[in-house]
Amino acid sequence: MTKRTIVVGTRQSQLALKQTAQVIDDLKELCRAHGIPFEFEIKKIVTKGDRILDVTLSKIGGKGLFVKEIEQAMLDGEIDMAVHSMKDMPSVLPEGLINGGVPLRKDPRDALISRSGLDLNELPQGARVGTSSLRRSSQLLSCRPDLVLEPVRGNIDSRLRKLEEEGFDAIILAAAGLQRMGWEDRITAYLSADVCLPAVGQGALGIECRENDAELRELLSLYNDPDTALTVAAERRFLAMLNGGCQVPIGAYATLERAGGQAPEEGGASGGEAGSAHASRIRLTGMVGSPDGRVILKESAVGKDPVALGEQIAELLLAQGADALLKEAKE
Ligand SMILES: NCc1[nH]cc(CCC(=O)O)c1CC(=O)O
Repeated sequence: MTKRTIVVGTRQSQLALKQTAQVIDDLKELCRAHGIPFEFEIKKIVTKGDRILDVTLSKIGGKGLFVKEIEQAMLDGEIDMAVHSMKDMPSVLPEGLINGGVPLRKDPRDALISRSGLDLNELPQGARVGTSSLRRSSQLLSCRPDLVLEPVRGNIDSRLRKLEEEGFDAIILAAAGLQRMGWEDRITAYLSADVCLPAVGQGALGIECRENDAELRELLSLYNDPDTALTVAAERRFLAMLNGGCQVPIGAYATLERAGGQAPEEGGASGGEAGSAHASRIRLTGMVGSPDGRVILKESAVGKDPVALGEQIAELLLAQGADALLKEAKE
């Protein structure tokens, strides 16, 4: 490979900067180990989503607002790659860009940050909980219908501030974001996937680059974690099947189940398939709910092909009434 400076575009939020710095550290390490002569440089980009955080994002174009400017800069050659939270990555990338690698997933769970250190089931009757996520409020209301859910926007640092300033009893944030910031000591309880199924891709990162950047893609493929890529692919196929761009509580979480508990290498490797995914089956759980938490549809199944499995769970839920929930949300 040629000596080259890889320009990494990033949003200016503390979490984006932290994630980008961590990925660059990992990539530098890989470059050293494989004798790849790349250097890295960070370029900060202000996105529309960062400028108008106080507006309901769904009304003005959704999560895509955080990535559009970054993608344009990549297409224009101003930057070479960008690190995204998988859960903020659109299901269809613009022509010419691809997800070049998905590093090892971190904690996928949601976390409760309560002012008094109480767990979810200990919060007082009618406690005020801050979250703008329909998925979180639907599932919380399903087990605690008395809670009062109120929107709280902004980056995780400003949401933590609002816990005090706006007098919430608790807020909910992704554990991964807090852990990446080194703020896991703020977490008072972890919500298991049974209580609150995570957002599609939560805890995972994706690295966007130009499709024709063969050198960089070679490095990113070394960084890719095949197990994470496989499970996240199942979750994302599920979401793509259900998501007509509408606002509905949707969650999904996939894990790998090792066949017979064997180490992947012992699973009768025929040399065809990549990595440890060979002997594994994927378990995918998906949910669709009503915003008030009165309806929670949930299905789980096991399969080998992430795309087929994502479609299977989506179809099971659609047959149970998810189509009506999706339609209501559009009206
Ligand atoms: N919705 C914003 C967002 N996008 C990614 C994370 C961090 C967690 C992750 O990387 O999955 C967060 C914060 C949160 O939901 O608490």
